[in-house]
Amino acid sequence: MSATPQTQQDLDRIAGLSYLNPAAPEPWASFVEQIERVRPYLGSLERWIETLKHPKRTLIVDVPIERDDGTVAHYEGYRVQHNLSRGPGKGGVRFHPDVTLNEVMALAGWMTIKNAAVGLPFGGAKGGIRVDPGSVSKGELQRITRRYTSEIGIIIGPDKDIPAPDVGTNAMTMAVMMDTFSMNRGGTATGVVTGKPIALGGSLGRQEATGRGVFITAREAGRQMGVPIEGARVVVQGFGNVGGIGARLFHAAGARVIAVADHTATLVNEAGIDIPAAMAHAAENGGLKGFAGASPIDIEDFWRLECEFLVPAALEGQLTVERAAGVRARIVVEGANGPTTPAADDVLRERGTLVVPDVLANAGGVTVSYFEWVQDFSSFFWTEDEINERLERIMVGAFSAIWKLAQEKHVSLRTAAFIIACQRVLEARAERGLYP
Ligand SMILES: NC(=O)C1=CN([C@@H]2O[C@H](COP(=O)(O)OP(=O)(O)OC[C@H]3O[C@@H](n4cnc5c(N)ncnc54)[C@H](O)[C@@H]3O)[C@@H](O)[C@H]2O)C=CC1
Ligand SMILES: O=C(O)CCC(=O)C(=O)O
Repeated sequence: MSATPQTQQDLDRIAGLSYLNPAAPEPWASFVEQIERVRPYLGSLERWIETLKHPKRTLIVDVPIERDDGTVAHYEGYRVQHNLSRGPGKGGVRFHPDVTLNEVMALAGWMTIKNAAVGLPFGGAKGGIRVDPGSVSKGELQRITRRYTSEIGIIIGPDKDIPAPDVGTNAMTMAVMMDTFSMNRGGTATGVVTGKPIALGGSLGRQEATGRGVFITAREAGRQMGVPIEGARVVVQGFGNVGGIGARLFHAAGARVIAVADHTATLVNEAGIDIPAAMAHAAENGGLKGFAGASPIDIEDFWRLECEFLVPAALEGQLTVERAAGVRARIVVEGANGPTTPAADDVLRERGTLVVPDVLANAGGVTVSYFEWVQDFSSFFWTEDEINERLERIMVGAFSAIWKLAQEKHVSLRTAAFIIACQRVLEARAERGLYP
């Protein structure tokens, strides 16, 4: 039997071993720092702030599959339910070779804040598998997805935790997850995941929703700053679901997308890139590499391009202090989760660059996921116009509340969004009380 820790030294040693170690690496450390920044604004709710630094439930699963060549491979998977105070967990599933528990914890935390900031009745969750989906066959990927779903099946469900697509996953992944969960349960459960194909209870507008939300919040920020979309120069990092569709909407609204980047290429064309052509090229070739309508540019020069809107829509930690110091954008609109470190946030603020934070800018996806979940429960489906109108209303309303608070308190939009969200989450937490 192990002894009860007695000394500060014991306690420090144990804290150092914990996955909540305050010296934990990025991006969880960034999330914790963002939470700390709202402490002075929480009043009596401050008593509960530690809740947000302790994910409620953290599941690590082994995902073994038989590969096509008959060998057995093991992948590490995660599902983290960061907070469930306001409703079931909600958040995507990432398939990427760099996925770690630390990353999934941070992504789950940002989901808690995002869902509360825009007023959705969900807690925050996220999942992932450390796998490069491009390195396995279609059959292997399906076996990985099925085994992962079965392993996390003990904690997900339409009223418990509802996954959705994120980096490296899509509607097909969700179809396989829905089918596996339903088979294990012995009854079709469309509401267990969102972002599904339409034929399986998916929602019109979900695929476009995150990019659409990025565009709406950029437009609103532009209105406040006197920067119209029409004629604006736009730079977009990440050319997948969020960056690609976001770029297309900017392009369609008369903006000039002058640079785009993905994991295969970083390209510039000051005259404006033909975004539909670039998207067609990326779809056909697995990336932007080889697209003839723009020229390669060094990634560090990419961040320094003069523009009105800079949209990081790839991965976390891209806008570092060093890069932020060279940014020449009027407005940064975070399509990705966690693209700007807290220290880089400060640099951008000092330089007068407005940052529309991820927990607001990319909330369009989870908002339409909420619509999908509601439609699945009622088995009554809405038109695309109804969905886009409701999305517009929620995004504009959330932007305006966050903008107003930021002006009142003289804080960044990120801190204002976190204040609103933390108040909602911690008020729910306090109302629920402690058990026993
Ligand atoms: N799909 C969704 O509905 C939502 C996604 N997000 C966030 O948006 C970001 C992008 O997600 P998706 O577009 O869904 O993923 P995706 O898998 O569709 O696309 C990811 C894109 O990022 C690019 N990329 C990856 N590593 C890169 C690197 N080192 N440098 C430049 N580009 C790189 C890829 O080439 C690809 O174009 C992630 O941070 C995700 O968490 C946020 C809200 C919702
Ligand atoms: O649609 C959802 O449920 C979650 C999307 C997501 O993972 C995100 O907003 O980061």
